[in-house]
Amino acid sequence: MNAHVAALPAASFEAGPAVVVSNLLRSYGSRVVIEKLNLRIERGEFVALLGESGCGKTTLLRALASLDAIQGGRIVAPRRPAVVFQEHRLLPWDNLWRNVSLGLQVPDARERAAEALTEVGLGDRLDDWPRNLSGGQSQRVALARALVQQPELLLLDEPFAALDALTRIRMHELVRELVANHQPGVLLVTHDVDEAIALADRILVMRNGAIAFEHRAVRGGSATISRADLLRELGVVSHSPTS
Ligand SMILES: Nc1ncnc2c1ncn2[C@@H]1O[C@H](COP(=O)(O)OP(=O)(O)OP(=O)(O)O)[C@@H](O)[C@H]1O
Repeated sequence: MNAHVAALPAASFEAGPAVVVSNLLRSYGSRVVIEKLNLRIERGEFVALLGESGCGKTTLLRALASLDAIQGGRIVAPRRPAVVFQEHRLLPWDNLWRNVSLGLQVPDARERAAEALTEVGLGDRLDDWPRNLSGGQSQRVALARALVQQPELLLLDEPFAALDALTRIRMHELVRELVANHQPGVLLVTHDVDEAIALADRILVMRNGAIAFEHRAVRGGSATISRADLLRELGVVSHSPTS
């Protein structure tokens, strides 16, 4: 990895990798978007991915989710990752528990959906409909739908970007709790440096098709990089005395 690595001790994750990406190549026709990208995310590790608009963050996430083919390299994940997108993508004609259990081929699907919905604070809305939910509640259901699959890798593509500030903070608390309980590896694509600093064990910045910067925080604590330093990595010079 051509990364600039902060001189902090690496967090220790003992459960093994949630995904290992080697030498990834992803192009659209002749246009190369990702080249020679290497990445390993451990189970229980929370990784935030930042980078300028158009640098390839969603392209990487879609490749990890096997939503798109890759043109070179390898992606090795023990199980199929679960994905939460910016928009909830709930099916309007199915009630909440059916949305959450979609694709679960088990006899106790309703019970499992109920458990997941309870975890996200919606255990009393099993038979309700997506149209009756607020934006934040819809994203809670999307999280429940991801968790019910018991993923080892959870891919989050700007899942809180469309929420108001207060709801976003509540969602941060919820996600932190869910990740602590279930221990998936997480890759969070975000434009929000504060969100990355608040949530991630490791912050990556993508540039020129690969990971160009890496910062490791002490596990369980907040990242020790300043907002201004991170913004600088993103090519933004901040003049605010508080940042
Ligand atoms: N289906 C596609 N066909 C052709 N080019 C594409 C396609 N999807 C994405 N691209 C191009 O690939 C590049 C990376 O796009 P991507 O959506 O991954 O960026 P991003 O970092 O997620 O951007 P943003 O932060 O704005 O969401 C962009 O130049 C985009 O135009």
